Amino acid sequence: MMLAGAQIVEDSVSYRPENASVSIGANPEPQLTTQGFSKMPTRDPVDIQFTNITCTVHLGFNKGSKQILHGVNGRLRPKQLVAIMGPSGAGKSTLLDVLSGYRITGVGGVVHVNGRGRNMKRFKKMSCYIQQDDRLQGLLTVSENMVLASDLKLSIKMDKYEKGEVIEDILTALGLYEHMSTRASRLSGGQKKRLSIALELINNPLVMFLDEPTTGLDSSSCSQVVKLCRDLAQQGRTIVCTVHQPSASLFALFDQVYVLAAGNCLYQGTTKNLVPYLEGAGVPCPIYHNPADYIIELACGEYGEDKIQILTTKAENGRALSWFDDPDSMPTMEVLRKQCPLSVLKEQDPSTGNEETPRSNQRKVLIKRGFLKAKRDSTMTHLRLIVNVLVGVMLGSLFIKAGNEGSRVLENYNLLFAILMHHMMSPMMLTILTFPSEMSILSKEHFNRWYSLGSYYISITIVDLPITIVSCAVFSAIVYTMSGQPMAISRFGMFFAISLYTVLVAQSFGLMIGAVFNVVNGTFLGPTLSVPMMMFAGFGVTLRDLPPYLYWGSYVSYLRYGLEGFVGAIYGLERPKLDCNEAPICLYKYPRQFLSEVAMSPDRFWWDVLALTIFVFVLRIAAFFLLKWKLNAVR
Ligand SMILES: Nc1ncnc2c1ncn2[C@@H]1O[C@H](COP(=O)(O)OP(=O)(O)OP(=O)(O)O)[C@@H](O)[C@H]1O
Repeated sequence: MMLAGAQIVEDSVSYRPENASVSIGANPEPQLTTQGFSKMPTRDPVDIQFTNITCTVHLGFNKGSKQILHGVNGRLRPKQLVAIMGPSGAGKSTLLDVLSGYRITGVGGVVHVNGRGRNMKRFKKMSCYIQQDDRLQGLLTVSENMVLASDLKLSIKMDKYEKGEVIEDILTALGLYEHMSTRASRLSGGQKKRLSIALELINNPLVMFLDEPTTGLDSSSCSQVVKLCRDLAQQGRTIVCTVHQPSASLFALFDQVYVLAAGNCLYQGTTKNLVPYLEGAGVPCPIYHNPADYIIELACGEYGEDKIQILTTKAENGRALSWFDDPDSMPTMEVLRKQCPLSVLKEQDPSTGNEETPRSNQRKVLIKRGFLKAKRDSTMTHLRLIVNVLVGVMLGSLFIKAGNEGSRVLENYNLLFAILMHHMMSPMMLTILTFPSEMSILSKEHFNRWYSLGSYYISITIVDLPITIVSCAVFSAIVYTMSGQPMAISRFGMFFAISLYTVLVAQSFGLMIGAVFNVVNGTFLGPTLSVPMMMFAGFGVTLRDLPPYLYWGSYVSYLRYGLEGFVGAIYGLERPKLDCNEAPICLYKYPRQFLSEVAMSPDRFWWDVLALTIFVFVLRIAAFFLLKWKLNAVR
C-alpha cells in the first residue's frame, strides 16, 4: 500500500496537471480539525513582551514625518490566540510588522522573547509572518506548492515519504486534502488563506503572525480560519492576528484582544474581561451590543475623543496586565529566563545559516519550481518564441537579400541596428513588466527564510536561459538567412553571440529597473534611459563625429559594442568584395570602405564581446544589490 504522503509526493513529482475530477463546487467543504495535525511544537512556548514601541515614517522630502505607534506596550502569551483590533488606520498592521520583525525602519522600543531581548536571527527561526494578500504560486497546485515548500523548509535528511507525511497531516487538518490537485490561483479566498497558513506550518513555527486572515471571507470561512488558529495556539503556539471588526461569535473565539486607536493601546486582556473593563472605565457596553463593535466605535471617537484618552490612560498604553486571566501568576521576565536558560537555547540553535536547507538545495528546488512555472505559463513561453519568429520574418522580408549586395550596404547597416533594437526592447520590457509581480512572493518567502536572495537570483537567471537562447537562435537564423548575410558558420556564430549578449545585457538592465520601480515607473524609465544608449551606439552620428565632450557616452552604451560586434561579424574577417547586381555604382563594394565610413574597426570583435561580458556581469550584480536594497527598503 502506498503511503498517502507518498501519494502527494508522487503527484507533484510527476507534475500531473490539475485533476479535473476534483471540483471545489462538487465537494462539500471539509471540516477543519487540528486534531489530525499531529505536529506539536517541539520547543518551549514563547512569551513575548513589548515595551514602548514607536514607529515613525518619513512622508517624503520637506513633508516631515508621521508617528504611527506612540510607545505602545503589551504581552503576547503562549497558547493564546491574540487579536489586534482597531479602526482602519489605527496602526494594527504596523504593530504586527514591528512585532514580527518585518518592519525595521523608524522603529523604537524593545521586544523581549521569553524574558530576553529579542535575537532577531533566533526569533525568525521560530516565527512566521502571513501577510494580508495571499502570496501564493498561483500556477502550481496545492500539493506542488506544499512539496516545493517542504523541500525548502524541511531538513534535506528527511526523505520524500517523511515530508509527504508532514504535508498530508497539514492538508488534512486544514481541510485542503481534497483540493490538493487544484491550482492555487483557482482556490476560493478561504482556501487560499488556509494554504498560506499550511505553507508556513510545514516547519512547525512556534509564533505565527497573521495580518487580517479573515478579510474578504464569508462568516463561515472566517470562523473556520479563526478556529484553526485557535486550535494551533492551544497546541502551544503564540498566534497573533489583526482583525477589523469581528462579529460577536468570531470575537469569542479569540483568547486575548489588543485594541489600538491612533497608535495607542485602549485595552489589553482577555476577550471576556473587555465588558467589565469598559464598565470600570465608565463607558459601559450597552446590553445586546457586540463588545467588539462597541470598542471599535469608541476607538473611532464616535462617543467623543475624550473616551479614547480615558481608555488609553486606564490601559496604561498596554502596560496594565490586570485584565488578563490570573495576572498575578503571570511569570516575570526573570522567571521566564530561568525557565528557558541560555544552555537550552544554545542546544536549540541550529548551527546552519539563516535558512533551513543548504543553498545548493535551495537553488535546485527553485530551478525546479521555475521550470515548472514556465511550463505551466505556456502562453508566455510561446509568445516569446512567436514574437521572435514574427519579427525575424518581418525584418527578413523588409531587408531581403540585402546582406551581400554592395549597393545596399547602408540598408544592411539599418537592419543590424533594427535587430539591435529588437534585442534591446523585447527582453528589457518583458522583465520590467513581469518582475515586479514576483516581488511580493519573493519578499514573503525570503522574509520567512525559505531561501536566500542569492539562491533565488541564480535560479531565475538559469531558468530564463534556455528560452532566451532558443528564441534568440530562432530569430538569428531567420533574419540571417532571409537577409542574405554571408553564409559562413564563423560569421553566424559571431552574429548569434552578439545577439545573445545584447539580450542578456538588456534583460539585466530590465532587472535593475524592475527590482526598484513598479510597472508604471519602470515602463517609462526603461525606454527613456535606452534613448541615450541608442544615441551613443554610433548609428546616425558616427563614433568619429561625436563631440569630444560626449565621447564617454559611447563607452557606457552597450549598444555601441553590439553594433560594432555585428558590423565586425558581417563585414570584418577580411570579407571579400560584395556583389554589385542591383545598381550601376556600388559605393561600398569593398567592406573596408564602409567600415572606415562608419568609423568602425573590423578587428574589435573580441573587445566588443569582452565589453558586453563585463556589462552582463556588472548589471547583473548591480541588479542583485538593488534587489537586496529594495527588499530591505520596503521594510
Ligand atoms: N509608509 C507609510 N507612509 C506613510 N503613512 C503610513 C505608512 N505606513 C502606514 N502609514 C499610515 O499609518 C497608519 C496606520 O497604518 P496601518 O496600515 O498600520 O493601519 P491599520 O490599522 O492596519 O489599517 P487597516 O485596517 O485599514 O489596514 C495609516 O494612517 C497609514 O496611512
